[in-house]
Amino acid sequence: MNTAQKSLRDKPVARWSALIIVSITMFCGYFFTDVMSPLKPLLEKDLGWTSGDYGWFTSAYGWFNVFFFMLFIGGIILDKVGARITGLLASGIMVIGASLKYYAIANTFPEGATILGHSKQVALAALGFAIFGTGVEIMGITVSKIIVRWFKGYEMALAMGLQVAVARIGTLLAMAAPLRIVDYFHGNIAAPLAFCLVLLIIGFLSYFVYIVMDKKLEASMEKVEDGQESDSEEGFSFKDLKAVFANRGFWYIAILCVLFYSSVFPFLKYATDFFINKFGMAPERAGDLPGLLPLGTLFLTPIFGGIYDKVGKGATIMIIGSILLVLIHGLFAVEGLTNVTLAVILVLLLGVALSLVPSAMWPSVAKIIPEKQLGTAFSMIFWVQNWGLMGVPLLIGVVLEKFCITSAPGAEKVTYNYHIPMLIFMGFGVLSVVFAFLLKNADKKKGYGLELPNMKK
Ligand SMILES: N[C@@H](Cc1c[nH]cn1)C(=O)NCC(=O)O
Repeated sequence: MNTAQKSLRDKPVARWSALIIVSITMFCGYFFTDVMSPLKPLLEKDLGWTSGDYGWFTSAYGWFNVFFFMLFIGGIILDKVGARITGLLASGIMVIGASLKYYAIANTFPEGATILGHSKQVALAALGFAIFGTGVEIMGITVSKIIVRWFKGYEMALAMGLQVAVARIGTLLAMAAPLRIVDYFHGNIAAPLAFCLVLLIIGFLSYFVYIVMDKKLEASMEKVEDGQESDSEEGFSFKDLKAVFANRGFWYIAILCVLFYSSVFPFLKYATDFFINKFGMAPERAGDLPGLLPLGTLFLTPIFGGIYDKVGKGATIMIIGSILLVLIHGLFAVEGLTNVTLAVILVLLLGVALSLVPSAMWPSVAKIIPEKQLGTAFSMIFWVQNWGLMGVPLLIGVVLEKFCITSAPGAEKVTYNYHIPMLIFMGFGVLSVVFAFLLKNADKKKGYGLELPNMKK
């Protein structure tokens, strides 16, 4: 290809710059997604929330995605109007939702004021989180499409892996920073939200830089001969939806996805409280432990992805990751095992599981589903996944409140026995193993090639 035919995406500096910008927006999104998790004990102590309130609020992340089909709608909008407007809309929605959540936590409301059976504060915070959840999930699909646009034919898998890694630094910070920020601001529980809101606004503004780059990319692509480099991906169609629904391998991988993530991300929502209650950790340090989980995945996800690329064994990798989940949550569930070193080892192993399964799962989707149906398939997998991200935190909150309180009624500090919630997480692990085996079996029958390397020799 001569210089005259090159488009902007052929320049490494340009495509990596685009990746950095959109990764910043996703980093801020992941940070805000989990920023309240280490604050659960404080929400109960200072604001009078119950575990049921917390579970209900946390489940709000998936409300609109699940019930209003926002992931499909976001996918259709993305295909119709493109990544520039969709990304701007999505990051704007993130800022609006986060602002409402901040307003709810930063203010006090008249006692007895309730909405849908929850205090006005909990209800408004939940509504804010539901709006935010719509924005961040649509942003996730948009960023995937942006990466394909800039990196197709180049380092696409690496770029996707690095984007997830940067986003997960956001999760890490969300575990480690909030209690320190609260301390720094003399016990102000809304301070971490304000900090994160500022980051989201920076993420929103930085997206304008991406828009400028995208316009330049488009102009440069128009100049390329024969329109070879134009975006030739197909949009959403109901025919594709039917074809994806009829694919048994799709259902196995979608169900594995919801089961697997149901025992990881919802666990993170309760992890700080769990380590305080079961392992007797000091509240101000308890968030550091779950912070180790995303830390390990930063390095391991690309390594396991590389192994899948070169050696194959994708279905086996998903089976191993799922078995690890069962062992980890099973050991967490054992009463009397309260050694902090053991907790550290188990969290690190959970990081290994969270690297193994996604590194094999996402590339495997592309082996099961034809390329023209991939966009539809991804938005449907995220939709199925959101049922778990919505339902499981709610389930755990209700179970904690109904069956697990160990403190005397009216005690200043409510304490919990996490045995049943950990058994529930283990149950999801067991079901993940079953579906990982079903997937491997289907692969043998249908020849998806999940056990084969991704790279051609
Ligand atoms: N759809 C996201 C969900 C999520 C929850 N918290 C952060 N992200 C997702 O599946 N991300 C993939 C991942 O492995 O991080």
